[in-house]
Amino acid sequence: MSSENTASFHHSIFKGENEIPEEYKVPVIHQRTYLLNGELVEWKGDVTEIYSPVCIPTENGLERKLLGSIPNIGPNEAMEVLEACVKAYDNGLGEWPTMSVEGRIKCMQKFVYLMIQQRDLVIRLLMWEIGKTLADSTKEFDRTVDYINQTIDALKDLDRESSRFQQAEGTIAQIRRAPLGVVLSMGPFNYPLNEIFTTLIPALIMGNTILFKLPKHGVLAHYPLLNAFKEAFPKGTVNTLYGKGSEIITPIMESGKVNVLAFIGSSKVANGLKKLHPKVNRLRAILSLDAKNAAIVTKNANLDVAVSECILGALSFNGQRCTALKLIFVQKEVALEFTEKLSAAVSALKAGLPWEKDVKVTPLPEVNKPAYLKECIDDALQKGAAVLNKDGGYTDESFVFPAVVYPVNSEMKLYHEEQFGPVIPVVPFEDIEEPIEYQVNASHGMQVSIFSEDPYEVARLIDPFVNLVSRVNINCQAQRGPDVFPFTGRKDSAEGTLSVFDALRSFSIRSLVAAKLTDSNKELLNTIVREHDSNFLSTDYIF
Ligand SMILES: O=C[C@H](O)COP(=O)(O)O
Repeated sequence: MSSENTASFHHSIFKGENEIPEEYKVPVIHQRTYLLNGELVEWKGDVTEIYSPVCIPTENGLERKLLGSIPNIGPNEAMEVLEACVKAYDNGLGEWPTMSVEGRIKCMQKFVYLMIQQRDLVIRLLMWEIGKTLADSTKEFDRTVDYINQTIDALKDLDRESSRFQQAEGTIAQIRRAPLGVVLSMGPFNYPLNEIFTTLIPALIMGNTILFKLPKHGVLAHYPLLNAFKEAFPKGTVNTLYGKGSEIITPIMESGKVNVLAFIGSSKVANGLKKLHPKVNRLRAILSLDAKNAAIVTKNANLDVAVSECILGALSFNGQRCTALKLIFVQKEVALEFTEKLSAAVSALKAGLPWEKDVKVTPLPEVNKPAYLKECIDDALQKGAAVLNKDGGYTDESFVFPAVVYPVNSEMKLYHEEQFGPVIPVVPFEDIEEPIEYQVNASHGMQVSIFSEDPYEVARLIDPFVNLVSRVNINCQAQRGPDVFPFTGRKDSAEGTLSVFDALRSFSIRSLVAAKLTDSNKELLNTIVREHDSNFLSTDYIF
């Protein structure tokens, strides 16, 4: 961090509202509507104020800037929202679950068209609400649009595949994909648009109806899209919830009317939600949860590659990613050289406001996060570690400059807890069995990154880790993308699998149409396939 902002990040960086370029300003949004049964219903009750992680220096110290407010709906209204979803699904007989694949795709295309009209405002709101840089906010929006378009193409393929007849033991069957019912979709603040849409969009396009609980940070970024949901889909298909999770989600889960829980967040919350359902065996859960992904830098690594990838992996969006690298093991022979290079590179990162050029370090939306990270760093310092980089761990109201902490060991919080923030704990190791042991004992198992130029060493490490996590990265950071690749995890890290293709399967059930293999049945089924409402069939799929 440059010397000018060591005294106080916000006091020196934030020069005043008048200094903010016009194109990055946002209006204050006092949202007073929620989407219920195809209508934007007026809310006159309690509201929750939404603040930015970007603080304004005032006479009383730093204050988070007020961005607007949202409805704080109560349990009764939440149950109305649930009932709208249940009614629109209508035991699978509603307009949406019975609509043709082609019809559902047309609605989704209309949604994408309307969504793109809001691109600029959504990107600006992401920067202000969650402190994501301009480059990353833009990427999040565009990646989400790409994801929806890829989902549409994948559904066409799936529809062709499900229309194909299979024969076995004198029986012919068409294995269709059918919806599951009411999906409760809840996601995190770090990708309020992208992560939520990676469950909501496939769930929706498969014919389910959606109950959509907006995250606390990133909620206003969805405001410009409410109308697109209203205009693009039949009434009751998508309904929104705003308010305190404990008050509104508890009765919804206890009603037993949610068929699928699509949740991205902590495993503790996910387990609590599942337990509320009276018939948990009837609940499908698609979950993406805890992860403390390790990097392993061996003595055979290219250290420059390892440093740049570890910085990307550990500090993109200030380390607030489930896929972030949250613990780095380095072999003792190269530990000094690696930590020196890492500290120098981290110290050179530019801190600033999200829209500023080349900025990589920005304020954090979670109010308690700076204090929590300080506590983790202090715990490590008391137990013998040091912060290696200049300004590492510097904190103000909503800002923490990244800290490289070394040497970390298993006695320290930073070894076990998912810090979800800009702190890089580095653990020296002698024997390669040590990082393997870490992963064996961990309660999670999402990703690992191995850094080594020795193919025999890499091959020896791939085998155990493939069985311990769900993705092994070689000489690169951990990440979810490309979105066509499966995204899942072991132990407390996930349940079910997401990806453009997998998500369509996760939010549907295979439902057979079967008949005896006779000439008359062949004729009958050929006619049905020809008359099938999908436009994506080709005659290859007919006998
Ligand atoms: O927070 C978890 C996200 O799915 C991470 O996605 P990403 O690896 O593309 O940043």
